[in-house]
Amino acid sequence: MPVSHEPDGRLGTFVETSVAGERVRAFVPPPLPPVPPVDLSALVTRLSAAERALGRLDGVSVLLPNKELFLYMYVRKEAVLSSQIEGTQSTLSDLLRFETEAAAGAPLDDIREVSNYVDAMMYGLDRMATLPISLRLIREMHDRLLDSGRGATQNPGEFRSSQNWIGGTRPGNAMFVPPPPNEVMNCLSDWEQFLHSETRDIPPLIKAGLLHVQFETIHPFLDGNGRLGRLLITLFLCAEGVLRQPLLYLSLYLKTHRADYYRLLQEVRERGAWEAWLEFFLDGIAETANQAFETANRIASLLAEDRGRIVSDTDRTGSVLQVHDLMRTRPFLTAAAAVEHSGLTMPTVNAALAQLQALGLVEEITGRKRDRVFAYRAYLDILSDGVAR
Ligand SMILES: Nc1ncnc2c1ncn2[C@@H]1O[C@H](COP(=O)(O)OP(=O)(O)OP(=O)(O)O)[C@@H](O)[C@H]1O
Repeated sequence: MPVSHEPDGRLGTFVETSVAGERVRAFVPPPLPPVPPVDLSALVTRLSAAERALGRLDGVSVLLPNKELFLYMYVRKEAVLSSQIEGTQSTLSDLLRFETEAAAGAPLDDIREVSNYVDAMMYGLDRMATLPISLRLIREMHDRLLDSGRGATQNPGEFRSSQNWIGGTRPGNAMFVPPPPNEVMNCLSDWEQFLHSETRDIPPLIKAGLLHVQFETIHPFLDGNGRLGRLLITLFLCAEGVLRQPLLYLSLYLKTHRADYYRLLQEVRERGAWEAWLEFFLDGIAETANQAFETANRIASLLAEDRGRIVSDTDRTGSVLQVHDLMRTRPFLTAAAAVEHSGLTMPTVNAALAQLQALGLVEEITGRKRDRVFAYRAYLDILSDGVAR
């Protein structure tokens, strides 16, 4: 029988269960919203800072000359950062080179994992047009996330039917034991009900923070709970209309402050410290949105400046601009790919790449005579800010 942990209802209950031959106490969280409700008064200043930063970011995203481009790069950056939280080695450059089929150096499984994250995110964003965020959508996204690479054997797309644990070398010394399998669906139904409930008194940013901590506590999958949970934050903010474009790299903040991230999740369970978690979460949103705003501006200026130089300093400007445009979504480019995607001939592409090289805008990175790969370095540098290159 579940034992009540604390009388105030902000804390969950423990259930004795056995896993891998050991007795453990699995934790069942209280349904959301916590009772009594979170004290929002202490969060007002942080909440408005986060809202302001998001508003600014959303404003710039609307003004960006090429929103698709920014979205394309955003999703990739977030994918790399989120995957790096647990030590996946691949970098943004590895992913981009992998996608342009330009011989990547990192372990293939790692790149696949990041590439799956991109697929899951794009799938979720598209699917949201017809299917609201729901347990079904979450399973579909999970299926893509664990399609191959780390976790591919861990039941992609299926909620778990066995006990898992977090931290420690075995269940007996785990840092945290999530709900037993027979409680998972109950917890998830509560979670989904809260997700869809009209909660006018709970601002969407607070709701996103509550949903995230609760999702991680339920830990409904055998693997990929962190990545999927982080994906859902952005998706939820888009669904709520807080963001028009999913341009928030929250994983950078969570990666930089990983120890605090885990500790605060844990303290919600152990002490009902919901407010401390929400403070951390809101600070992360503000900081990340401010950074994304700066990045958007830096990218817009760089692209405009480089276009200006191409227009004033090159012959056959039209084809050089075309190749430059291509490099906005393919900062690693081969001549063959440029031909394929621009419709220009090979001699024209080679001439354009030579002019871009002469201007110092791109550099050839293989040193080879054939199958050369060109990198748009200044652009990659801005994109890679905060991500291992
Ligand atoms: N003490 C903790 N209590 C609750 N949740 C935690 C705790 N420590 C970590 N987590 C959450 O669990 C996630 C890890 O779970 P899991 O291994 O299933 O996810 P993953 O996506 O495969 O890995 P990762 O998030 O580390 O990349 C962390 O990212 C974090 O969100």
